[in-house]
Amino acid sequence: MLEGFERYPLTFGPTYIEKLEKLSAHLGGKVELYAKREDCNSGLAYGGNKLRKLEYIIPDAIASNADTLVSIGGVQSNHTRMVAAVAAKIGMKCRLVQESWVPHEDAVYDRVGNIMLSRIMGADVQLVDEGFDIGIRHSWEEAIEDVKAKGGKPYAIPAGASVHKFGGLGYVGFAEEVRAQEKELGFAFDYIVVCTVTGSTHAGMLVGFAKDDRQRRVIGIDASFTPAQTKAQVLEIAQNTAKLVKLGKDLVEDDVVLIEDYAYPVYGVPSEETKDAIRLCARLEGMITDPVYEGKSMQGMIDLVQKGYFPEGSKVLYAHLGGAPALNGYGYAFRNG
Ligand SMILES: Cc1ncc(COP(=O)(O)O)c(CNC2(C(=O)O)CC2)c1O
Repeated sequence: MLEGFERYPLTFGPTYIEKLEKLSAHLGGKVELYAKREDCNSGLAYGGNKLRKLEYIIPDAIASNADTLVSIGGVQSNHTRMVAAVAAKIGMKCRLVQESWVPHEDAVYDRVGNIMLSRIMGADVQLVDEGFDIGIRHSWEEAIEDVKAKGGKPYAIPAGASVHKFGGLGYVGFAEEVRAQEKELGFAFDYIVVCTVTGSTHAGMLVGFAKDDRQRRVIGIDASFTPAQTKAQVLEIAQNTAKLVKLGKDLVEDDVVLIEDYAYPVYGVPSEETKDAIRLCARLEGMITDPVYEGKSMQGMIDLVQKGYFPEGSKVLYAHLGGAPALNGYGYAFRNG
């Protein structure tokens, strides 16, 4: 599906799929849970889903003769940390806008985890006191102009690399990769569970799995707490990406399965149930999920299994998209373990 699109290698190759034996058994053993470890996909600054997206964006950045990658996220954004790592790796400068997307308890929230890593990697990190929104931000547009005003050649990467023209391609490739791995495994997954916020991970999977009519088996767990905006953005990215790869099928709103029940209390703040899911997964599988994203998709998957959402005998593939470094900004939430 991605013939003709240039990829700049930033990852180790196909990510490992492992059976979550103990978690599956703990939840009754009627549904087989697996994890595809996108969190272990690269040597670049702890890896994660954005690197798979950036592999299809960086060739355009290099071709544009840019010298500075400019992007945006919350203070503990995984996306901006990965942009900083890629800029360092390819020899470009990096300007990051980090907005106040999350009400937080830890006094060190803006000095640890992802933002610390971005600073260590040499990014020009600019804190902006603006609230959460997955859309195009004025602060980001201003940063792009500021890089130009200072003689730089900026390359604009929006939040999560999602509404970028090539933002969905990486996860089309994810679906192709899963199909190849299914051949080796000797079975097909019945469902894929993914955390959805700015939307191009989910959207890319949607397009990729639409090739074998499995788009509605991609179960998005909203972590934005702005589900209507997120769902619309997933659909728009999916429709644009489908045209780009010449899918030959129309994607409609019903193709975007987005479950809104686990994003509470607000983006970036874990509920008690999210924290319980993080602990359960860590204590049964040694697999670390984060309080902003994967903890909520893990909470959702666990709850959906317990509610019988997945028919008995289903094979469910959990996409672990990364995010662990942000845990360092949530020490207070786990002060008692
Ligand atoms: C670990 C992890 N898991 C899932 C997601 C959601 O991916 P999408 O934004 O493609 O929907 C993010 C995103 N993170 C954003 C960030 O700024 O880090 C784009 C919001 C993520 O980092």
